[in-house]
Amino acid sequence: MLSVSNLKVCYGQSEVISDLTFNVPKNETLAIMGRNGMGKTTLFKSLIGILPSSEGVIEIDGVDVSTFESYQRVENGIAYVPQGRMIFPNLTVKENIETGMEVSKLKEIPDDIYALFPVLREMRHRKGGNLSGGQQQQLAIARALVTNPKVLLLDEPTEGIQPSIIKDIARILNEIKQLRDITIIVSEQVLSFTMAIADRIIVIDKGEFIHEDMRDQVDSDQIKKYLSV
Ligand SMILES: Nc1ncnc2c1ncn2[C@@H]1O[C@H](COP(=O)(O)OP(=O)(O)OP(=O)(O)O)[C@@H](O)[C@H]1O
Repeated sequence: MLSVSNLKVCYGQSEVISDLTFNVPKNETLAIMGRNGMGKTTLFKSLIGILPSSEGVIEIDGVDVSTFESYQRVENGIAYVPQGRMIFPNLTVKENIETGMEVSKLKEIPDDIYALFPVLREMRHRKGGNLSGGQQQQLAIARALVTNPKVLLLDEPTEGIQPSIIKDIARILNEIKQLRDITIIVSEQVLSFTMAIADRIIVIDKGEFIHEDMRDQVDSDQIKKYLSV
């Protein structure tokens, strides 16, 4: 579903991702884990097209989107839940979700969105900025989902969120996977969360993938070591 070959991403002269190649099939949840500054956000921003890549090919469902603007990539089926959520604090919950709907041409927020996130229905007339961190995270996921993505990217969705709500986010992501034909890619530092959702875990270090495990064979001690060095 998502295929990335020889991706290179730089900030000026500084090369953060040098030559990354990976595939994520349909219906897989992939977790990309790494410490701060290892390139997770840079990778996600380049996939969604906020950051230009210097080299490489990004394909969504066989379509080469490497030269596309972000909105065209979204139209082609990739959606992004950014780190820090970045919801619109002065828009209501409903209006926040509606900002994602232009792409999918939906007229009304579908019931399945409110079924996944009942709290968003309750709070639909509240300003996004008045929601808790966990509720804002749900809102950011809902806003991404109404674009009907084939590939959903979530950058550190547990950051700043309390443990009980982290469990809710894991449950919701697993439900989304059950309900839709979707590929989910999440960047994370919390292993217990990725163990609850991921089929495959990859460790990124200085822009390179240095370790990979299927969930059934995860070497948690090794991964914890990579995350704590
Ligand atoms: N705008 C920028 N200009 C220059 N260098 C940057 C910029 N943004 C990030 N970097 C550098 O790129 C590298 C990767 O950063 P990135 O934010 O992608 O890491 P990360 O794994 O997402 O970490 P975090 O969890 O802290 O967001 C770091 O060395 C960082 O200093």
